[in-house]
Amino acid sequence: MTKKTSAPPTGKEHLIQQLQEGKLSRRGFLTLLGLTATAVGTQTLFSCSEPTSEYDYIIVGAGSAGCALAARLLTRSNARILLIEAGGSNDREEVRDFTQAWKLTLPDSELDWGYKSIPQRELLDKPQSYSSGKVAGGSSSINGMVWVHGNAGDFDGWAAAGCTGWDFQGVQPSFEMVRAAVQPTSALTARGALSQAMVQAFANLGHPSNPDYNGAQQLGVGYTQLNVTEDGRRLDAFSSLLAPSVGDSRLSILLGAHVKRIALRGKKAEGVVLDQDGVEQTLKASREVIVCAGTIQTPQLLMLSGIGDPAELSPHGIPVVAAVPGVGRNLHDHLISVAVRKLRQPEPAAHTTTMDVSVFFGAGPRPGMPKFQVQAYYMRYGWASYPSEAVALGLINLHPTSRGTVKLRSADFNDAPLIDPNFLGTSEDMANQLEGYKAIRQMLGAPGLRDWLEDVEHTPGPDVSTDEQLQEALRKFSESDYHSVGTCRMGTDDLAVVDPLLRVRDVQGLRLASAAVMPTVPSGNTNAASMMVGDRAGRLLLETD
Ligand SMILES: Cc1cc2nc3c(=O)[nH]c(=O)nc-3n(C[C@H](O)[C@H](O)[C@H](O)COP(=O)(O)OP(=O)(O)OC[C@H]3O[C@@H](n4cnc5c(N)ncnc54)[C@H](O)[C@@H]3O)c2cc1C
Repeated sequence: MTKKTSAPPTGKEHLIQQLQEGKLSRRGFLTLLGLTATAVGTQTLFSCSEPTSEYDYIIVGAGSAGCALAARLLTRSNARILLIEAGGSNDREEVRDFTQAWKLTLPDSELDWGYKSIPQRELLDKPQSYSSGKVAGGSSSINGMVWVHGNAGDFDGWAAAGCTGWDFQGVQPSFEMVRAAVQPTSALTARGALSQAMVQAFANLGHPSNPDYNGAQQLGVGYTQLNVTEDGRRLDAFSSLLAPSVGDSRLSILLGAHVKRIALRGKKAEGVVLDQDGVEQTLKASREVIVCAGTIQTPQLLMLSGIGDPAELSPHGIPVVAAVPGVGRNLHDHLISVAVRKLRQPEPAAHTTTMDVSVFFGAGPRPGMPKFQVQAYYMRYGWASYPSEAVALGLINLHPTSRGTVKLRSADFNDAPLIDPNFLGTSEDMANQLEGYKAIRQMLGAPGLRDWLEDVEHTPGPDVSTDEQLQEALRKFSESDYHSVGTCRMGTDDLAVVDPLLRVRDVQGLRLASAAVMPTVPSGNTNAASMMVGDRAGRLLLETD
């Protein structure tokens, strides 16, 4: 153990601080330390939470996938599981109350890693916010709670590209499991008069009415499903999947612990090296280490451990353990482009920023697959340069062809990596974004919304009409929709990082499970699919348990 100086309050200290400030209940405190209520007694608690033993499985990252993986393992395995999370408790009102979700990605939020991309050439050289949850539940604890599975064709496409077992039929049991846990509902979004007017107005424009875009058909217009209870409480991955396992002696949960690198003996993963409260420790896993650290940190952690493209590792003085050139490549994301009209009268609804209405339209790459998604919502509060008391429509080109990278900035685990999503990097992506953007401007002007919305468009504005002007508007009013995937993609070719069993190439005892392994981004928001990946990873591990 190496004691460092001036460490910020993380881990236990952070939890104690939260407990003392009343931000965390005593039960939440116990829960997050993985202890049973019978272990009450401050000293006991602290010594019990010391990670001194060896585990069978170590899971890095208690996010969407990590929680689903742990929950799946607990259904059938007697193995001792350690779940390690860099962030703290999710037992906080701003996480639980869905109307407060917009606060969670504010610049100073301690629940967000607060990443930024490098300046994006096609977006007026602006860096993009790259929010990512740093808290139990991961990004599912700070996200917009829109629940979309994606399209059967997405997963059939993965299987056709060599990811055997990941076809739609193969992933269905995992989707069913996570859906049962979060019980997505459109009860809240269908409640408002404005939502009802939008659904009707878009249906009148020719979009077929679709009560369940996660059902047999994805195309059409309907109320957005949210992973929120009917009284407005967030059901993130940690709360929905792991809360029932609190006190289970097979599961230990370590918060505030940042994994610095995988502990490797030759090409075999033996555990992890972590930093908690400025103390470095090595924890052993007798069976496997599974990295569930998300799209940005998974490749960073692999590279810091000597697994990656030698050309990326050498400049940072990192010895190459396994040459896996695909690590950090294939970053892609959904870009969302926004058009806004102000409301004539404020809407007296109780909700805030969560999407009310979803429209899937256009012809995607396979039959029945949409090309575009529209997220339509009432904005009570302004956001960036957009006004309050307005309706915003966000256009997503669901199948971008641009690909970017995650690279190391330095060999220091505390340094954020260099994130380059390369938005609008292909002319095809710009052409598609333009086509979809024209469509949402028409939707904003739908006759059925005239009583609700001002005649004059606020964003991009009535003076924007030519394709050239629209392209300029797109550069200005587009941003990441936080659906990044693919930086350690699954496959069988030379640039694949994991095989279809999620095993890292050329390394033993190491698997990955998060949005990072997705070969392509699904047709929609990515939380449900990330949880599906975690559950499926658990099933694959149980087959060899
Ligand atoms: C602001 C925002 C809004 C979004 N809105 C929606 C939405 O409305 N609907 C939707 O479906 N999707 C949405 N998404 C996307 C969705 O939430 C993510 O795709 C999904 O949660 C990713 O899951 P994951 O398991 O890959 O990663 P995460 O859930 O991010 O989990 C990774 C976890 O690993 C931890 N970690 C990382 N590195 C380390 C380390 N070295 N040591 C220890 N722990 C580590 C992180 O702290 C985190 O808890 C949104 C995302 C964001 C950020």
